[in-house]
Amino acid sequence: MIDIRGLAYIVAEAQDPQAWRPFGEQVLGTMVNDAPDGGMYLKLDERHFRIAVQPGSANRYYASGWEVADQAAFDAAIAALNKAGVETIRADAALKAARQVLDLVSFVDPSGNRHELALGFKSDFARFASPQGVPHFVTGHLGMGHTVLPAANFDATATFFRDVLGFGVADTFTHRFAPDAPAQRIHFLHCGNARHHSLALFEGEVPSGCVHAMVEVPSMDEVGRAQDRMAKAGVKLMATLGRHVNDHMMSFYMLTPSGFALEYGCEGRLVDWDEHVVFESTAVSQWGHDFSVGFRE
Ligand SMILES: Cc1ccc(O)c(O)c1CC[C@@H]1C(=O)CC[C@]2(C)C(=O)CC[C@@H]12
Ligand SMILES: [Fe+2]
Repeated sequence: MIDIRGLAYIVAEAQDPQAWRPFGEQVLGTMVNDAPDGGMYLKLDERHFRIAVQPGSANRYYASGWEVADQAAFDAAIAALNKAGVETIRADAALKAARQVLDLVSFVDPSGNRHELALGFKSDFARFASPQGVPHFVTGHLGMGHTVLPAANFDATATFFRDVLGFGVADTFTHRFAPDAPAQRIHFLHCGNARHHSLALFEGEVPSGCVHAMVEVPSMDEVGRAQDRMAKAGVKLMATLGRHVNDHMMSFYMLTPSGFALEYGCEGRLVDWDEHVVFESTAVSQWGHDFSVGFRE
């Protein structure tokens, strides 16, 4: 059985990686350090980074990094991918150094999203000390948060994550941009931790390469303070504060310098998968989460 423990990190690409420094330090409240590849590391915990920003020709989402427990799990995942006919590319020394890992392979899912499977995160255990006083980000065994990826080739992509990589469906939602617009499915997928979803797949194309990624803080007040910092920095709000029905996250969404949205939330639900029953929600939120603000101006 394939055992992916969690979302280890995300990688953004930016024409000007330095644009992420004020976004990280002044808005998110992360530490920000220079990376060896000319990019930036946003440090959220004892690891070198949970968000890496690399220089590139476009502002976009680049990759999702997944972690496994050990060498055996790493080898088993690669074998499962290859058996399913998915090519895995072994990282060179420069990529391993950039991601601060002992070993790494990359692969592409059936909708064209890039993924990295990593083993052995380097950590100097330097203490997390937020420049904005954020006590900590909710990471550890829950992973860095979640990412929602475009999956135009929806059925093949959902099957791939379930059958090849061992993700499970937590619940589903069917989105319509307008009452007469075509239905777009969203599947919320969990892996080897109690976070409600580490990955969600959205049936559609997204130019930035990501619907949104999510980071979690320990309290409502930290979410409120981040919202104040976002407004002060002139960062664009993509969805108003709200509480999701499925993962219980209370959050707002803002635009990153790489052109995709970042959800900043708290109180995400922890699920006991032995007791869970799959459901389809017909609402996005208990209250709030007006996504229309993201389409304005
Ligand atoms: C529906 C939902 C549940 C839990 C989450 O953590 C979460 O981010 C969402 C929202 C997913 C999705 C989105 O991010 C982009 C805009 C979407 C498609 C909507 O307009 C409704 C659902 C939204
Ligand atoms: Fe989300």
